[in-house]
Amino acid sequence: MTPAARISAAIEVLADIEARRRPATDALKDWGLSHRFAGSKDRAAIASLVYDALRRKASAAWIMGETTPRAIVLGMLRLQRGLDPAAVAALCSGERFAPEPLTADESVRLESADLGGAPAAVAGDFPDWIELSLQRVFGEDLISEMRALTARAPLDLRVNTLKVSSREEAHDALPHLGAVETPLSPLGLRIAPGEDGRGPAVQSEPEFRKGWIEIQDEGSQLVALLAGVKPGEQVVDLCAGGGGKTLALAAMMENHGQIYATDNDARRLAPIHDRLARAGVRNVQVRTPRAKADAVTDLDGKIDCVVVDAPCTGVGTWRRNPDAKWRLRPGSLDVRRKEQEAVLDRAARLVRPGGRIVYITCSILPEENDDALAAFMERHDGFTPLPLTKILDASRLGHIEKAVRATAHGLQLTPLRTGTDGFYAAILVRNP
Ligand SMILES: C[S@@+](CC[C@H](N)C(=O)[O-])C[C@H]1O[C@@H](n2cnc3c(N)ncnc32)[C@H](O)[C@@H]1O
Repeated sequence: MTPAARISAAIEVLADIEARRRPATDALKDWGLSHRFAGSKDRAAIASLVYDALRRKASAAWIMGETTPRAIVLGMLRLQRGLDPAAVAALCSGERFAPEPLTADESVRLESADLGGAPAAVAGDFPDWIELSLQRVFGEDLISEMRALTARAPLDLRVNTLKVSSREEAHDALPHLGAVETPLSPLGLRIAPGEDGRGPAVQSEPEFRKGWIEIQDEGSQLVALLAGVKPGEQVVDLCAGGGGKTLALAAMMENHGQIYATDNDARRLAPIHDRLARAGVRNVQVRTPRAKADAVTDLDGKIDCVVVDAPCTGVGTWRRNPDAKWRLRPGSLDVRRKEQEAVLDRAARLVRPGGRIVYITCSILPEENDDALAAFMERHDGFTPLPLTKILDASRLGHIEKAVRATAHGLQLTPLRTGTDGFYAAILVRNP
């Protein structure tokens, strides 16, 4: 397919997403099935155009003065891909499979690409109902922070120190990936996003299959390190899901002590078994819930560190999942907040006096972060947030202090400040 034909296809897919209010993945899959002549490179390029259009949906529509799929794609080519108006015009030749030629108004609008006077939610490309919440966290950095969340994310890897002695060893074994060391996590390697949005097939690498590396955003690596777990400790990973954090915690504990990994959704927990085996982890007991029964009641009051990687809206991962931002609704935030309350209350019963709860989300919304902890401390006496410097000292991450955003009870990582997904972490110590 020609580049122009791919743009026509992206406009078509975007129209389908809008008309049928369906996830981008479904619309892209259907498009592929009904256009079997398109090769994998074409499909990847079209997906990349669609996701870039979703990243800049509000600002692209604003500069073009219209909300049609065509306007959004044209505006995106200008704002996100940096094409000048002549380059966009060349793609829109109106020839076979190419989009119709630009109108005079479209040419003028692409020329000025003017976001002056745009509301914050347009300039920063986010749903307007979360503006006040974001304003509370970011203040005058609101638009720059949110714009950083519209960029494409790199592919980050965590080097598994249970299998390799150093990050260098893994790096040197995989020179063809072109990875560089991540600046903040001592365990991270980073592969820049590809032109067409596709990364290398890391999971096919022999080193991946041997457990030397895991795919994990640098922010996720950092919040796991912030938990500060040590060999010999008793740890519960209460929302273990597929085990991303569990694997990182086990490596920090050098396979000594015990991690109990559980989740209230047995299906989400299922892949953890293969991942633990591949990573050479020996100190994790997986507690799969039976018929919704709590699988860790015997551990109440005994645990040094309860890790709560809480269910959340995932707003901090919009770089990877731009489709999600336009589907976020107040109702889903309310549901997540109730779940957060439930997991925090459960964690409170597990932790021993003097132990700690590590609370993590991949969100930047204060309702799910500081507010959730403030409400928890209202409900439970005897928990104190650990000051930022102590959190960082305990995890030997003092070097990230200037980069992170300190919040009332914890810290916030963001694409703008730390070059990572938007993670929040805080530690509540149970008074002895
Ligand atoms: C952010 S995801 C966990 C990701 C995982 N820790 C990782 O690093 O791969 C949140 C998880 O919380 C689980 N969850 C939601 N409510 C829960 C509850 N009340 N108790 C335990 N887990 C819960 C969800 O099933 C989901 O797997």
